[in-house]
Amino acid sequence: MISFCIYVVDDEEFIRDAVELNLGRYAVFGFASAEAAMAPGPTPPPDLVLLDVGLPGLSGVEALAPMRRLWPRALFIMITAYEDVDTVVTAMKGGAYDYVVKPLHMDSLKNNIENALETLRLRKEVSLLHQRYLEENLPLFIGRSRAIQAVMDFVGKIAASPDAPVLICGPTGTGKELIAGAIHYKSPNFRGRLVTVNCAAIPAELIESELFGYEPGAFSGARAGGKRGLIEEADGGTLFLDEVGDLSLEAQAKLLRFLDGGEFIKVGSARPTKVRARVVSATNRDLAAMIDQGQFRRDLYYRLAVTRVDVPSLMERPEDIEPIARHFLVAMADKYGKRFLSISPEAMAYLRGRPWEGNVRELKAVIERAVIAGDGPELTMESLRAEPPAAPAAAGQALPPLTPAGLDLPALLEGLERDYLQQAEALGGGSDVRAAELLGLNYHTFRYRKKKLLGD
Ligand SMILES: Nc1ncnc2c1ncn2[C@@H]1O[C@H](COP(=O)(O)OP(=O)(O)OP(=O)(O)O)[C@@H](O)[C@H]1O
Repeated sequence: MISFCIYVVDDEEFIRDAVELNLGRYAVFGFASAEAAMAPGPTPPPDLVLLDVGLPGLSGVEALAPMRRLWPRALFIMITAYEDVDTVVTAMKGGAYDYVVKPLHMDSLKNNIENALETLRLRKEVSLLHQRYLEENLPLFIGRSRAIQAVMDFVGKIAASPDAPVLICGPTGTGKELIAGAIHYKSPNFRGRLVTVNCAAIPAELIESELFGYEPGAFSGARAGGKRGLIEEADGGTLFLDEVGDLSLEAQAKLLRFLDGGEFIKVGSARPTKVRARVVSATNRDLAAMIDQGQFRRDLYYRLAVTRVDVPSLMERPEDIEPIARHFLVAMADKYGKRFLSISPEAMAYLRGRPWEGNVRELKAVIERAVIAGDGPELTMESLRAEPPAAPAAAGQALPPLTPAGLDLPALLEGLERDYLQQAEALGGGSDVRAAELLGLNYHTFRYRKKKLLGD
C-alpha cells in the first residue's frame, strides 16, 4: 500500500485538528501559514496540500506557484471561505487540482481528498509501469567511450522534455535508430507510439498522404474510408523521421508547416488536424552542405535541430569495439543456440584493426557470421575468415504457374524479395552498401526493405 503525506495549510486551528483527526491513516501535518509550510524542516515533502485561500501573509493563491515549484509532484486542493468564482478560476488555472468551500463538511472533504489520492496512486502506478516497461523495451546501447557516455547522458536529459525536437546525425550503422528508441522509451511519450518513417523509402508523390493521411474520396484511387497519416499515428508519442535528408523540398515545406504549429491539413480536408508528438529525426548526410546547395531548407533544419546529437563513427571510438563485439557474441550465441564464451586475442586484434565502414551494423554482421561458422567456445580467426553462409536458393526455384485456383501474388513477390535480400546480404559480406549495389537498389531503399522483410 502506498502511504501519503498531507499538509493542511490553514490559519484556523480547529480545521487543522479536524483534518488530522479524520485522516489518521495518513501522515498529516498542519501549518498556520504558507511561509511556515515552505520553511525547511523535518517534515517529508507533501503528496497532497489542502491550501486555504485566505491565509495571513502570502495568500493561498499567491503561494500556489512557489509551492508547486517546491513540490512539483504534489496535488493542491484549495479551501475558500465562499465560492468566489474569480479566485477559484485563478487557482485552477494556476494548477490547483480541486477546491472546497467553507464551512467544511468532513464527509465531502474526505471524498475530495480520496479522489486526489486516487489520482496520485494512478500516477505512481503509471510511473512504476514505465519503469518496468523501460526494463523490457529500452534498447541496450553498448559503449564505454566518452563520446557514447555523453550521448547517453544527453538522451537522459532530453527525455525529460517530451516536446523538444531532436536531430541525430552520424554515419550509417552507428545506432541512430537505437538512440531514437531510447529517447522515446525514456520520455513520458512512451505512452504513445514510436512511429518510424523512412523518408528515403517513400516515393516523393506518396509522402504527403503517408505523413498526413487523407479524407475519404480525396483523390481517385484513395481508400474509401480515408487514411490516418503516420503523424497522426504518433499522437502523444514520437515521430521518428529516419533519413530525413532524403525528403523532397516539397515534403520539407509541408513538414515545416506541421512543426511550426503542430497542425496539418489532410489531403482533401479543409480543417486542420492537431497532433502533439515529439519529432526525432536522423540522417547520415551532411545537412549543412545540402543547405548550401539548396537541397535542404535552412528553416526546417533549425526546427528539427532544436537539440542535436552527433554519433561518432566506430573508428573514432575504437575502445567501444571490444564491448560491442562481446555483446554481440553473447546475443548471437543465444540466437543460434551455440556456446561461445570468449574472443581469442588474435581475433580481437583483427576486429580492432578493421576500418568498419559499416560501423556497428557491420561489426554485428561479422560476429553473427563467425558464430554461425564456428563451434565455440572461443571465437577464432578461423571462424572470422569463414565464407559467408550460402543464401537459400529459393529464388532460383521455379515459380508456381497461375491456375484457376489463383495465387497470392503479394506473398509470392515478398518471398522472392526476401530471398534476394538474403542472398545480397551474404554476398555483400556485411556491407549494406555492396548488397544494395548487387540488387541495383538505392542504399536507403535497400535498408528500408531489409528492415521490413528481414528485421534489421
Ligand atoms: N552502441 C550500440 N550497442 C548495441 N547495438 C548497437 C549499437 N549501435 C548500433 N547497434 C546495432 O547496430 C545496428 C545498426 O544500428 P541502427 O540501425 O540504429 O543504425 P543507424 O545509425 O540508424 O543506421 P542507418 O543510418 O543506416 O539507418 C542495429 O542492429 C543496432 O541494434
